[in-house]
Amino acid sequence: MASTVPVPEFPPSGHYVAAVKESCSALRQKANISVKPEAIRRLLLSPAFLNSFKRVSVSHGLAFPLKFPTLLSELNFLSILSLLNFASGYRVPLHEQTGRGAWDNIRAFTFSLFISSATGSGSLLSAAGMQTISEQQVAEIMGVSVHIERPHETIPGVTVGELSGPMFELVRRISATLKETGEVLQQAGYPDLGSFVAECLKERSSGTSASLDATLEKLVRAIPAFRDMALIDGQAVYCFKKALFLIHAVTIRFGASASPPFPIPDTSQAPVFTDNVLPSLLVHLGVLDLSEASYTLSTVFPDAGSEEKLSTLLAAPPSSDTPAPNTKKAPPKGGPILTSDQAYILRAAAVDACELIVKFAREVDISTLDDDVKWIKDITLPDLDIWLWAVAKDRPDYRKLERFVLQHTVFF
Ligand SMILES: Nc1nc2c(c(CN[C@H]3C=C[C@H](O)[C@@H]3O)cn2[C@@H]2O[C@H](COP(=O)(O)O)[C@@H](O)[C@H]2O)c(=O)[nH]1
Repeated sequence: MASTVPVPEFPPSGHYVAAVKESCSALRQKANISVKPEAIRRLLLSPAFLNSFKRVSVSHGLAFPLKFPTLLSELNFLSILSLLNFASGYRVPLHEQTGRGAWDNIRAFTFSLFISSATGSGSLLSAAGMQTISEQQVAEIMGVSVHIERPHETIPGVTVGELSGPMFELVRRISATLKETGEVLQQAGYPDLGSFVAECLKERSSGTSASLDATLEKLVRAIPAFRDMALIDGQAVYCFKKALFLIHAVTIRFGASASPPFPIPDTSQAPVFTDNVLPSLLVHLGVLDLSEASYTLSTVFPDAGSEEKLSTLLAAPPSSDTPAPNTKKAPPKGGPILTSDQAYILRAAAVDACELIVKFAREVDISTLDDDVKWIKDITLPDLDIWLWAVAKDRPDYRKLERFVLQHTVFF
């Protein structure tokens, strides 16, 4: 169950990364979303950025407190986690029912699959096991209610429970994604997703090093839930967020070792893993300017971007620089609900804005910078991704910023 939006052809072989960057840039410009150099400079030289980047951009959280029997089993776990790294559109109902957001729920769910596989008979994380996970099982493991109470049509005073509502829709998508991916893997003769990813990492488009492009291509072509691409008024856009996230997760988790167990692609120039958080934050931080945007995007974040708002958000955090305590919070407020086209346009704009931010940082005349901030010229795209994503949870005032909402997708 991937998506019902019109889809373009795959990019030409060997040009997957370039297709993401070029298509996202073209779509941002077509939608008249501007990214001004002054806005980039203002962010990069702000206390909000300079005081938190080094701490926050390394908080990747991808070493898990689980005992994996083999490195391949850990790769499989990471791959399934990345495959299921969606549900952002269900953040508010998830918070209401479980007290945590999309990522934390998906992580807990994948943990449970791993743990019950370790103690039970068959592995739910195998290609065969993935196909057996029912909607009911997903709901039970996640601890969400998939029933909606409504009054009986004819008998007054009687309510009936029926399977519907956002949580039902989400568990259906999770179960369908597992089933569909398990089927594809089994047909192709792979015992699990990790084994397939290990094969993809061996793809080399040229030279001897593992290739980001070839790995991405293989993942996207084989697995429908990685085909994060669309046609917007006939113009192709490629985002491939979950596949790129997966490849970067592999480099974070296994790349530091002197002799890594798998070929490790260089992800330092990988496009960012664009979801709802990145574009929303970039609008709030004044980098994405929607004031002249088409597709009725100029009104979706009416409160963002004023000088007054920016001066607080770009300053150091209000009270102290300590991270927000991880206590149970009130559910977040739902952000603007977008159409699929609008969401693709904003996600594309975030990909391009991050390219422009890193380019600006590279080209900045460092003689104009103080010694203690010269490091900004070395920031990478994935580090910028993690900073944006994690800082959105790090500061109490950023937690309150609205993120746009798109349901009915398995891509982010
Ligand atoms: N661009 C980008 N998007 C990311 C992640 C992650 C996972 N981050 C952890 C893993 C490694 C990182 O370093 C972080 O420690 C989740 N998401 C997306 O956010 C969405 C919202 O979730 P929430 O706010 O919880 O409801 C979720 O559906 C998913 O699409 C990321 O890193 N980058």
